Amino acid sequence: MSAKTLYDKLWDAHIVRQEDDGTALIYIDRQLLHEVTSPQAFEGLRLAGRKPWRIDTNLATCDHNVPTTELTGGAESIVDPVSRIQVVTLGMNAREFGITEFGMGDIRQGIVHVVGPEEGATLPGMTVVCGDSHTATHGALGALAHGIGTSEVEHVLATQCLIQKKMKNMLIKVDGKLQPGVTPKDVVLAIIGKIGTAGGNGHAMEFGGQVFRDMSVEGRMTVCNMAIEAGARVGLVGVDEKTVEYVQGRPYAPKGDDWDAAVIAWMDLKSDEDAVFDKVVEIDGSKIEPQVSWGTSPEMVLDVNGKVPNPSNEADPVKAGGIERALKYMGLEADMPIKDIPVDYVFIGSCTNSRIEDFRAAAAVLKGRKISDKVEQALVVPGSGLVKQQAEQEGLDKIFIEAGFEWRNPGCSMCLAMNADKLPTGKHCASTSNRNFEGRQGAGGRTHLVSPEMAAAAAVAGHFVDVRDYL
Ligand SMILES: CC(C)[C@H](C(=O)O)[C@@H](O)C(=O)O
Ligand code: SF4
Repeated sequence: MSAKTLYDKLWDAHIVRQEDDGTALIYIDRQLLHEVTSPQAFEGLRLAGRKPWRIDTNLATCDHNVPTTELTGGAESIVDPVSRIQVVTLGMNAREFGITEFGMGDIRQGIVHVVGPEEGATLPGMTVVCGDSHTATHGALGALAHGIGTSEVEHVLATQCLIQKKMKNMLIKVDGKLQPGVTPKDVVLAIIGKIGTAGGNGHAMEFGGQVFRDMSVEGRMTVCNMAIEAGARVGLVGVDEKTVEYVQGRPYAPKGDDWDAAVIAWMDLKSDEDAVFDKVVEIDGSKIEPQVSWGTSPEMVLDVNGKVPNPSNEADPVKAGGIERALKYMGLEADMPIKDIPVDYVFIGSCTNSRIEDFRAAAAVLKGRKISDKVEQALVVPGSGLVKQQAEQEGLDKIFIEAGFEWRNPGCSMCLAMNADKLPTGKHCASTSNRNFEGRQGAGGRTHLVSPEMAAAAAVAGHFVDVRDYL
């Protein structure tokens, strides 16, 4: 038997049928649903008179359109009509088709990519899909997980299968030991800075090496979450004891004898020693510095102690033009130190960085400190009601509030401007989210992607700083 990568193993285990041209039908174990990409899928089922093939493999939660401030009247009282219709419709569809939904007010409600692993709904070895590009997150558990389009959401609902072509195998190997203050977010930003947003195109991207072995499962989620920003639809980390420990006891995880059998099967979910990858990128983890994105693409990222690029130093005219445009949109001068960029807004949240470890890390920086007068608004938005509850039990909410942050309810919030939380035109935001495209957090808003620790330190200083000076 020839050596296999983790991706090969997951793929082979789910093939229902494969055509000679490589087109394959693969079986889907879990579909996660949210309000933005599911309405037409349910409508399609309804029009065709179909029912979901295996109802209990689906799990729904609302996240993109939910308000993050207290709302007593539930979904029906959401002010924005589009958001209201989306959230209300998800609830109606879930009820009609018998699918479990964590609606507003349910403690389990939250960002779909936080909720799936938290509930044990995402398990090692599964195929996981969702009408959302950041489904790559779930690969942190050794699951084959990727985003799909709305017509595919309908297809999976109806048939439990998906038509796919196999991707190539890519390995990102980061060895060494991270410096204190350097986080999983910095690792993934540094990877994207190196390979670019097209670096992983057409590949399933496995993260291997000492850095990921040492990393917590939540940290691995942060990394896999941004595989899509590196061009790969799939991010993966092999299963180890940490994965098993993370999953154990979660509501949807197997129990009793099933658990024991599952653990034995899961321990094989790693790439074989001699597995061959189509592409390998090696990075020295000990050299990674805290990162800040300066431009309008996640690959426009630099060490915090760096200087904003100068288009005149770029030989390639296309790249120089790109830098120039980004500088203009971001309101930055060429060659200015990253640390001189002002911070007007701070957003700690999103499916990249809204888990309990993220909040503990940010709170550790903020404890006993206050945010700068220059910061107009600072938000902390938990990834789920359960994260919120846990953080409150640990007293983290008080640390944030005392520092001057607003402590919100779970949702996608200011990660993207699909709800009431928006970044105003021209304002710079230190954001723990994953995308810094033009207008992403609000029309004309200027996003800088950072780790939770770096966001917290920037909030205190009123401009970007090296978090290592704040530890
Ligand atoms: C709205 C949704 C389809 C979208 C995605 O696919 O990722 C969103 O979650 C995002 O982060 O841009
Ligand atoms: S938090 Fe942001 S990136 Fe994640 S699913 Fe929501 S909108 Fe997409």
